[in-house]
Amino acid sequence: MLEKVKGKLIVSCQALEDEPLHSSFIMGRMALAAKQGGAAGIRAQSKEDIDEIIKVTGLPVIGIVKRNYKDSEIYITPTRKEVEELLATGSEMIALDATLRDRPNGEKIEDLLKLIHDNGRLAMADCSTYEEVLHAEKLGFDCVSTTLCGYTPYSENLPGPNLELIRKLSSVLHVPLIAEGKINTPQDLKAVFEAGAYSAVVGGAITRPQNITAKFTEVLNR
Ligand SMILES: CC(=O)N[C@H](C=O)[C@@H](O)[C@H](O)[C@H](O)COP(=O)(O)O
Repeated sequence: MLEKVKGKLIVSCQALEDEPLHSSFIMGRMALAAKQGGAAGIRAQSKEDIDEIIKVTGLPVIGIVKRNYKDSEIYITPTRKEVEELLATGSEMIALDATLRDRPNGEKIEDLLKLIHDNGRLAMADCSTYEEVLHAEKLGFDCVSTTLCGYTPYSENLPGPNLELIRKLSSVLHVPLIAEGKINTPQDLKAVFEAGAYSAVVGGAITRPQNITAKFTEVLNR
């Protein structure tokens, strides 16, 4: 999968229960539209959506399950339960929160990583800072990403992609760096590749029409 997405765009097709497009059928169509637009891979949430997307597009998928637990702030593939759900799909890669925060039930990231690798899948580390990315590389993740930058209380929160972080990381990493989060425009996408990203994930700017609409209506309310 990593060879297939090198220098290319991955589109995140996600709509949670509280979002208007929450539907595996719709996510399958979103993914098909992304494929027709030239996407090389899809990032998707939940077994149902992933099954549909693989059936409709045949593209390689990065699978996640988002779930909230009371005893942890981690919600992207937090525990063994979510990894097992993803192992029951055709996801070639499984992404999980790889921040240094405590996981639910005291589970350990090393155990989840081993479970993913023992089942012949690739693992992607969703991180928020430079230190977390280097830690994930050391643990043995196949690729690392900036997905959570701006989404942990201690990471830098910028309106667009953190190009400085991507530049700094790409000069020291040995594993592929996937830029993800707040890539809002085609110019942002070009900039993350120029900063050294191996591949990039774009979500809301393509697949969350409620957010896209709000960008237009905002200029009217000023
Ligand atoms: C922080 C978090 O939970 N990120 C999620 C991770 O899967 C998704 O909600 C994002 O849409 C995805 O990362 C792509 O980012 P953007 O939508 O900004 O292009």
